[in-house]
Amino acid sequence: MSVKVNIRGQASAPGSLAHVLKGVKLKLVTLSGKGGVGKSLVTASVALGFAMRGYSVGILDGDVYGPTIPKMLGLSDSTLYVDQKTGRILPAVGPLGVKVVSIEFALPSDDTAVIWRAPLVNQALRDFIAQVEWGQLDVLVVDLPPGTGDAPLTIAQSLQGGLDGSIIVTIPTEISRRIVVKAVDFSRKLNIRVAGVVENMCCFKCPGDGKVYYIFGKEAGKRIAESAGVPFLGGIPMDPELSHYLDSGRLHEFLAKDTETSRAILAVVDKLAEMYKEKLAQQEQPKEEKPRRISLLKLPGEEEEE
Ligand SMILES: Nc1ncnc2c1ncn2[C@@H]1O[C@H](COP(=O)(O)OP(=O)(O)OP(=O)(O)O)[C@@H](O)[C@H]1O
Repeated sequence: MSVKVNIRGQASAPGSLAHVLKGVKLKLVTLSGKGGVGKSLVTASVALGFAMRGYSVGILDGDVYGPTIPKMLGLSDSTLYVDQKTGRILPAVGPLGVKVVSIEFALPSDDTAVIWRAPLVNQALRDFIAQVEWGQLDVLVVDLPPGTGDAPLTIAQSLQGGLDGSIIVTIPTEISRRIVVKAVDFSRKLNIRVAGVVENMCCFKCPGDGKVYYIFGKEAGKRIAESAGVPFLGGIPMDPELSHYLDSGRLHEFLAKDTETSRAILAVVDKLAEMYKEKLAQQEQPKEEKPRRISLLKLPGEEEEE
């Protein structure tokens, strides 16, 4: 049995985050030095790509100020529920069985703006993440708010120690070079290994003549990654068809089609799978100890023991 959950109404459960994520073999985070470069697209695509390869996958949409993952996965109308027996939040389940937790599920409408200051975000996210029942997962992909400021920092710190790699998303402009260097620095300061750079909108495939145009120059993303001293994971074309599938919440259907763009996206996933093959091959962790029961009628700190 389960009841609907409201994030802000959750009792605080300061259980260790590392413990909650114990059943997850590979924890990746996507970041971008600036907004609107396609970070959420990469998060959702990497998650779906791993799921297409047969892995069990979850997404934590930590982009509290602009959660877009549910829309891309056709989950805009989903809600989170709490398992009444365990008191834990159950993720929504999207295409290919991908488990999704997003702050959007707890907002009253799609157009509600989240105006939270960093300490509140930090507290809410910690409480939230600590109470999610992810179960055993091969891969968890965390989407951070854009930039390298307070918001992504507080969220990344909440997960610190538990993240295995960062995927830095950029567009291939000259200005982005410096932004990528900042994102690499951000990742290293948090002791998160940089898995590599994904160059979104590397080129434009014209639907009219089918030709590929390198608007910002060929291999710009690769050069950006090289100058930052990190691996290059691949480039994703700017593709109007992809945009159409994203807007209608059918990214999984787009990835299942054999197109240049879907192949480019899945090539990024395959590089990550190769990079982290040992982690992915790990044996499943033993089941977690019994969770505490949290009564929704109790105040924080008044939890009942099982
Ligand atoms: N390669 C692409 N081809 C076509 N459309 C794209 C592509 N990449 C991103 N888009 C579109 O651009 C918009 C922004 O993408 P997305 O939400 O992934 O960016 P973001 O970096 O996560 O943004 P924010 O920083 O605001 O969270 C979306 O509407 C998406 O559909």
